[in-house]
Amino acid sequence: MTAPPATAPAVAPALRLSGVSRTFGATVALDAVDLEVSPGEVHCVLGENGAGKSTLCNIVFGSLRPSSGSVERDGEPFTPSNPADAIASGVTMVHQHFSLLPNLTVRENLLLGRGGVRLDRAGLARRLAELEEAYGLAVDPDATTGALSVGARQQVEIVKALLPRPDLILFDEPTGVLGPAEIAGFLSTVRRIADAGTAVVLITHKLAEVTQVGDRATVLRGGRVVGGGPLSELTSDDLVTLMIGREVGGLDSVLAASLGLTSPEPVGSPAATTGAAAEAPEPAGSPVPAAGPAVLEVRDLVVDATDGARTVDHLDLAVPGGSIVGIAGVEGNGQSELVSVLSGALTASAGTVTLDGTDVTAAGPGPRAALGLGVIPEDRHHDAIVGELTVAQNLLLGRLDELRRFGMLDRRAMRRRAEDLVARYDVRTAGTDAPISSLSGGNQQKAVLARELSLDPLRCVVAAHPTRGLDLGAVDGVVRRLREAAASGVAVLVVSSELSELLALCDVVHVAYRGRLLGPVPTDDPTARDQVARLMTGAVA
Ligand SMILES: Nc1ncnc2c1ncn2[C@@H]1O[C@H](COP(=O)(O)OP(=O)(O)OP(=O)(O)O)[C@@H](O)[C@H]1O
Repeated sequence: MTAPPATAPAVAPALRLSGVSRTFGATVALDAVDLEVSPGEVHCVLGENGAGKSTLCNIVFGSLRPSSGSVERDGEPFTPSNPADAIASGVTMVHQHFSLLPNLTVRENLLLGRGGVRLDRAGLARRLAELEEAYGLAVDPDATTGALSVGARQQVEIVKALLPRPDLILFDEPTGVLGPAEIAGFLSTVRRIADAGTAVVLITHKLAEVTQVGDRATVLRGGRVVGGGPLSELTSDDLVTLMIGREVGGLDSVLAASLGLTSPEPVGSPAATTGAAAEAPEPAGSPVPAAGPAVLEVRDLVVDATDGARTVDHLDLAVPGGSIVGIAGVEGNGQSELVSVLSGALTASAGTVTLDGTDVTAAGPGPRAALGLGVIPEDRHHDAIVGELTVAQNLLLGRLDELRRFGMLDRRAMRRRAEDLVARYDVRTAGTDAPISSLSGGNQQKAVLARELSLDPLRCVVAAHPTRGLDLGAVDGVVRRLREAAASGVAVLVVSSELSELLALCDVVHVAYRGRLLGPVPTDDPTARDQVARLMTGAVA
């Protein structure tokens, strides 16, 4: 599983797919796909939500079998019957969703390794030191995995995929959960992995990542290859046109930002997350935007983690009806905990949360939804859908009482309501009775958005990273709906690590810094980007 010698004659592709198709019932997920990836190449696979990207990776990783066609590795037929088989043959994968067990330590998770890896504690320590040296990937083996930030967990996933020294590694939307600084680090890791001779397949919706790190690209639409080639010969516009099937002129600024096509994000000071040196500064100015009365109000909120660390530190926030308020900041500055408290999933140590003047601090998610609070959590896969239930059940989760007649569930009304949401939010599914787990990752997210934004009444939306993992059309839909909600008087709070997106979407942007909110910065100020960037370092001049 090492790089071929430089003198080797024509090298067989590390991966070759010839005419690979895969159907699920009537759904054609992949349709006669041809694809080649060479050793040392970063091959980006692009396409809309549901285009077949994950299915392709799952076939190569042995989780799925092709319905027809063939897969070769190094010129030999490759038919892994399961992931352990694939790992033993030098193929590993970093999934769209975390595969680590949260209650175990990082070491336990890494030693669990499926197939291929057989390491004892000392061997693991040596290998971790090697990976840190080679790729700058540092993980704390004693940390409890569930207590790690999303970015740190992703780092462990990557380390886990590198442990068996693969010669082909598949990344299925690995940057969806990462902040800008972590994405930059990830891309340089990917380049180093490829430069060491490993073939890399990288799935991403972000064109900036493709142009930055990719050597070649293949674009899928509706399961078919619609184009691609060396990235030296393709522009971002070419790729967008291939992805959506028509030319697009003058992209909306939020769309451009979500594709990573605007100027680079300023990266906050690492000290902001490590809790080093200086005292946390006082929040600058009033945290209340000068708009209508607050629909959502947070006062003097404190959250202490179980290990005693103060993650939210006397935070105040007001979101007026009719406005879109953003929270930017380096991950780990309390924004995730704030969203969890607002959703009712996490109990605050002190402080109050009110919705239209009603104190909901002690209320669970159900009563909050009844008062009109829609929440799109950060980890939608774990916190917002129930994989065993159908699309309809997930779309109507918590609302089944409204659909009872004489105590019985009105199944016809349920189906009608679900079908209406599927159509309005463009959720691509074989039907509302299909298990939600059969939907592509992006379409599962669209279902969560559909449920939360269709609350009646809807008074406030709290959206954490609402465009993550979504394709161009879906981002457009989300942005439109958040704007429509605000225009109809709803208070919208958006937490995101995509500063360009926040600046384009929000009226004002706060910066989360050491458990507090700095700002707000009005986004119509021409220096807004610089002001936010400065606040991200904790400077409040
Ligand atoms: N286990 C399954 N059962 C039924 N249909 C499935 C299953 N897995 C995938 N599909 C369908 O196959 C198609 C391709 O899905 P896939 O997950 O490969 O898309 P994707 O390009 O990775 O999308 P995304 O960007 O949203 O992650 C979709 O229509 C999806 O609903």
